[in-house]
Order: sequence, then C-alpha cells, then structure tokens
Amino acid sequence: MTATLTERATVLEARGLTRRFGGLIAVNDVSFDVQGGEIFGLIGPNGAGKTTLFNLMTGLTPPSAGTLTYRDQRVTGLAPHRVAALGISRTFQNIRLFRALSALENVKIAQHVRTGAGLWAGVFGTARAEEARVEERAWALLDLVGLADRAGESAGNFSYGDQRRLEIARALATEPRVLLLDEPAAGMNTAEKGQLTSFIREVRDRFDLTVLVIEHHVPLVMNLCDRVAVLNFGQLIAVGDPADVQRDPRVIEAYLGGE
Ligand SMILES: Nc1ncnc2c1ncn2[C@@H]1O[C@H](COP(=O)(O)OP(=O)(O)OP(=O)(O)O)[C@@H](O)[C@H]1O
Repeated sequence: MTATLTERATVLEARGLTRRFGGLIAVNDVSFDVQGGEIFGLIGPNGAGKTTLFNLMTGLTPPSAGTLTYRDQRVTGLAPHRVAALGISRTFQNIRLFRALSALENVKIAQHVRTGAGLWAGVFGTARAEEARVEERAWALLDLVGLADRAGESAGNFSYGDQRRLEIARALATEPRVLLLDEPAAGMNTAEKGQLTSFIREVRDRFDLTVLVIEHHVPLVMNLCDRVAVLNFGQLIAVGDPADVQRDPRVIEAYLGGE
C-alpha cells in the first residue's frame, strides 16, 4: 500500500477551513491534502474540532472561511445530499439509523441517494428492475458487514457495534469514493475493536476507497492509518506518519495538557 501511495493523486484538498460559532473558533484555518486510497486519521482531544471538520467536509455545516475540493470540484457550499452524490459519504458519532426500520430497509433507502430515485421511491419502491438491483446490493452490503442473517431485524435492536457496522453498510450503499467514519469504534467491545482495523482495510480495498477516520482509540488509529492529522483547539498541529505524530512534542503536550 505505502509504495503505491506516492503514485496516487491528491483527491481532497482542504484550504484554510475555518468555522466560528459566535466567539469560538471550532476549526481554525485548517489545510491538508488526502491521497486516493489512503486511510487518513483525525485525532485530537475532546472539543478539538474533529466532528465540526467532518461537518464542514460533508455540507452539514457551512464554513466561515476556506474551501474543500474533491478531485478539483468544490465541495464547500454544496448541500449534504449533493456532497453524497459527488461520492463523499459518512457515518456519525451519534448513530443516525432509522431505528424502527429493518437493517435491509436502512441500506435500501440509502441507495436511493445514488440512484436519484429520492426518498419516497426508497420507501415505496421504484421500477422493478431497479428495485431488484437495490435489493441485491443491500444484501451484499449486509453480508459484507456480517449482518445478512439479521437483515429483517429492526436497527434499534442491534448492539452498538452492530449498529456501527450497519451505518458503514448504509454509507457504502451510496457508492462513495470517499468514506468518512466518525468514531467507528465507539461503543464496540474489545473483540469488535480488534476486528475493526482489518474490516476497514478490507472495505477500502474492495471498494477502492479513500477513508478518513476520527477515532479516540489510539492503538486502533496507529495500526490502521497511513497518515494521521492532529487537531487541538481547532488548529492542525501535526500531520504525518502515525509513529512520528505520536512522538511529536506538540501532540504529547496537547493530550497531556488537555485531559
Ligand atoms: N453547533 C455548534 N454551536 C456552537 N458550538 C459548537 C457547535 N458545534 C461544535 N461546537 C463547539 O466547537 C468545538 C469543537 O467541537 P467538535 O464537536 O467539533 O469537537 P470534537 O473534536 O469532535 O470533540 P469530541 O472528541 O468530544 O467529539 C467545541 O467547543 C464545541 O462545543
């Protein structure tokens, strides 16, 4: 992977991304590049601005200043569904599944972002051929995340770990090129965390994705990520190889001083 990384093109370019909430600067002049195929980690103490940065990157929160481009297309300024249609998909720190719907229905609805059939078509069904394709793909995605045998169960009944995996299946249903995972290990037990690294890599390889991941669980970040960026009080204080970043005095200070 590392050998090919240098040959890969930059797919995401963040330039001067800034977001103010009143007097607070949650994200402060953040610039970085992400290469195609990379697994790029985003870490930092609580309140450092990680989720706000993901929100800026996915159209949920407009930036106060700065731009994000994806393969030379401007992302900032687009509504979330337009960002998803460009091929940038995400999961949420606070899981956002349709809890009363089945796992299969959750994945099927998400696919209609991509097919352009709209939410109502997602709920009530579209032309039969398209519906068959959607159904087949939903099953394949549930199989990939290990939930095919529970496809008919309500999402709300699932354990945290299973809900996170279902969220990943749902994000993949939009056929993304870039996947943003907001704390995928949160609420997972030790065994599930152990499997997560190989699972994310498998997903990256199978779908030829670029992956950005916010994660508090440091061993997971260090094992998983090709590069890591560190935010502290909204500012990017380090970007690079996980081992180098972990040794960076500014990073050590941010964690020791912040917690
Ligand atoms: N909508 C909002 N209105 C006002 N302040 C906000 C809003 N969203 C985030 N903030 C503030 O911006 C700062 C960064 O928050 P953010 O959630 O992005 O941090 P984080 O690094 O994701 O934190 P955590 O690791 O705890 O999830 C915090 O001080 C937070 O209170």
